[in-house]
Amino acid sequence: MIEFNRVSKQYGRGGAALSDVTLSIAKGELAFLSGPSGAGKSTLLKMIAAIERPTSGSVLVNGQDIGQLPASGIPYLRRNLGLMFQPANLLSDRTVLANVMLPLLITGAPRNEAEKRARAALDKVGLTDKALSEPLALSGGEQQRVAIARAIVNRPQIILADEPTANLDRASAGKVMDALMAFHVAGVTCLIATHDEAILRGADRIIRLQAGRLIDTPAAVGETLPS
Ligand SMILES: Nc1ncnc2c1ncn2[C@@H]1O[C@H](COP(=O)(O)OP(=O)(O)OP(=O)(O)O)[C@@H](O)[C@H]1O
Repeated sequence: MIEFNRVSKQYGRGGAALSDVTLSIAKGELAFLSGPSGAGKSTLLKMIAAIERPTSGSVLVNGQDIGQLPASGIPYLRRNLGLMFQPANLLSDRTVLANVMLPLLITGAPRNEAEKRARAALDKVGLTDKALSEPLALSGGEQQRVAIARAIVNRPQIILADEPTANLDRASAGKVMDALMAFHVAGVTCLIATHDEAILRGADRIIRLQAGRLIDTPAAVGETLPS
């Protein structure tokens, strides 16, 4: 579903943010991306969403080479992706419900349909009773869950989350991860970048990056993944 073939990325004249990264993530898989600050985690996620393009190598999503995608194909690609980047960038002058409806309205969904689906998405992340609140009235963990609802409201095949539990206490981080796990269990492919050792401890698959390079893991060298 997601394939990196010998991908390198250089920003301007700086060093390589990613060097010769080859990996694949299967449909429905839950994979974590870990590594110290500056290791290239965000860069890797951004390439899947065509926010950044590889300097060399190829990134394939559902068999399509993202580096070759014309600008006109990007909205179609992103419709299949649920993106959670830091900061959550919720619009503070709109209600939680309006924030979650936005991706649907942008893609032309009728208002009543958008509201119905946004309410269902808020329900899934346990925020039914916060629909009419303003985002700043919510805790950090609740805001992150609004960002999850907004990311999944288009029913994407893939969720990309960059540090979804950053700056959260354990209980809030647990709720954010439970919400993401529920989508994984429902068959959504999830790739989650995190420093959070408590989350990584129970993970089936961890893709480790250091200074832009993969540190070999069983999945990275092509061995069978634990189920
Ligand atoms: N837009 C950019 N322009 C120039 N250099 C960049 C840009 N974005 C990232 N970099 C550099 O690329 C390298 C990898 O950055 P990246 O943000 O991917 O790392 P990260 O692992 O996500 O770090 P963190 O955990 O701190 O978010 C870093 O050296 C960073 O300074």
